[in-house]
Amino acid sequence: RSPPAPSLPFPFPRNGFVGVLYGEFTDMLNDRVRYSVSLTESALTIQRISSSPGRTKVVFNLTDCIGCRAYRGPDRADVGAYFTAYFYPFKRRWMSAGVTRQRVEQCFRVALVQDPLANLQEAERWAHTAVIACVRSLPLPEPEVCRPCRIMILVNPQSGRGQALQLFTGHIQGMLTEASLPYTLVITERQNHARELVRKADLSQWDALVIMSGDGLLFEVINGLMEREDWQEAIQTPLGILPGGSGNALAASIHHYSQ
Ligand SMILES: Nc1ncnc2c1ncn2[C@@H]1O[C@H](COP(=O)(O)OP(=O)(O)OP(=O)(O)O)[C@@H](O)[C@H]1O
Repeated sequence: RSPPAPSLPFPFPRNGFVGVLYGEFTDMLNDRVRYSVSLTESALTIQRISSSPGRTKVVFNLTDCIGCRAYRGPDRADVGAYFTAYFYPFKRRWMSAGVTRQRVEQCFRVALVQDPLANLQEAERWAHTAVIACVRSLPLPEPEVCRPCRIMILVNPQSGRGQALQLFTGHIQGMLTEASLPYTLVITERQNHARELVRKADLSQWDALVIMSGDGLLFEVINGLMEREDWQEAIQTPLGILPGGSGNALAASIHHYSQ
């Protein structure tokens, strides 16, 4: 089971005013380092407030942002609250010509007043506005309202060198939490487990099925969907594949053609 549902304003309108926010916050670890932060409908711009000249401005594209959150720190005596945004922009790999998405976490301490609740509300205002702006910045059809996607994730623990589950907990789980995406994890127990499950599943419960495996488990899921009486509708269910097998031929092909 996934972590508790996020405290974000779901469902929220995709249309309507999002606005622009501007604020001055401090570094989460060092109160003497201050930043001016601005949020528009397409970017989060962070500028270090400093008397010395230099390249201190960073612009993050909201299409690279997977989630935001607001929270109080662990120290109850601390009146400040925190606003964190998680980005995965393309960056050059170390000692390599290629680029890859790499995780960047931006965290700010919000301590505008001495009232912890007011600071938390301000941090939440930033997190909520940023999430709405992120969703609206994606090239997706415009539904009336948007809610978190409900995902079933099927992992074959035997895939590849038997490391698919470790890959899931080490790489994917954290990203799902950052993106506040509720999911149900199914660890397949045997051959045809996924096929039978998908054949009988109530698909209205799921917005997407994600398979973390090699090609074999995806093949099973597609067969399960095609064996249903409502196969014409069932096969429209969005499918995702995360490479967890040995060959991962399909995942590699999709990745190649999506570049
Ligand atoms: N718990 C399990 N134990 C044994 N076999 C399983 C289990 N769960 C699923 N399977 C079967 O394992 C088969 C192979 O899995 P999968 O394709 O994911 O990995 P792979 O063969 O290592 O990867 P690739 O296809 O990339 O070479 C699937 O067809 C599925 O039927």
